[in-house]
Amino acid sequence: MMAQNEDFVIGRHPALAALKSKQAVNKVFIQSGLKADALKEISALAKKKDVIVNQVPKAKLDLLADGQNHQGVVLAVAAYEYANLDQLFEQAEKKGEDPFFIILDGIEDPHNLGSIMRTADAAGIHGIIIPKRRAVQLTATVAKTSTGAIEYVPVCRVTNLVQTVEELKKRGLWVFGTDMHGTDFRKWSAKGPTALVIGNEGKGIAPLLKKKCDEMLTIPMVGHVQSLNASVAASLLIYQGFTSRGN
Ligand SMILES: C[S@@+](CC[C@H](N)C(=O)[O-])C[C@H]1O[C@@H](n2cnc3c(N)ncnc32)[C@H](O)[C@@H]1O
Repeated sequence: MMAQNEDFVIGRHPALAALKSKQAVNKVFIQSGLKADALKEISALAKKKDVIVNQVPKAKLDLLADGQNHQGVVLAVAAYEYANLDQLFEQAEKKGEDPFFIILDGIEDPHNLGSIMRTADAAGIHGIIIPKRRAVQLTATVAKTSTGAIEYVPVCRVTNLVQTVEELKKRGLWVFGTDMHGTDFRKWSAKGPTALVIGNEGKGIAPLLKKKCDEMLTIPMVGHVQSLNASVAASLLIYQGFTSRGN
């Protein structure tokens, strides 16, 4: 995976160049109400590449551009390249292991994603799957929090997590969800091809995705708070998986 230095591409020419290149673009922000051929071309290119285009007020662009002349457009670009699903499977194959993937259903905090990547690397997870929308992508803050793990844990981003889970199940994986009403995670064995789903910081796992899970797991809690931080829960669960695989 190749590191890039910036999180934002600012201005019309750089935006066009980035969209025409192989660079992974997370989102396009275009100033609402501004009409220009270059902006139309940027929008069309983005849509062709299945990149989300957001019309935003000028004030938002001013903020993103941090004083630079944005000419009505800023791209949020990935700090790192994304993998595809097959590359995640290859990662497991290379090690001669059954796949063990983490699916993140809408993690929004870059520190949580970075921290989950750090644990995932430590426990030999073969890849992380994130959705393209309503979730933090691979940004510089994620990279920093991952303390280098971003270089080693492939991240695949998909349009529809439910469909991806269906595909994973067809390819032989057992999919385990996590919430407050499941089996005690200490009884969980992650032997065999496995995917573990961690939910959004506020909403947890979306109901439709939950329905697709083969089993739900719970970390018992006896205190007063309702749940653990997503990355803390992920760490405990990943390590139960790690241990149950004979490590
Ligand atoms: C902050 S919690 C979300 C809480 C949300 N209100 C709910 O009811 O699911 C974020 C994610 O961390 C994981 N998590 C947190 N505490 C957990 C626990 N005690 N057992 C299992 N998973 C937990 C789950 O994946 C959850 O979706």
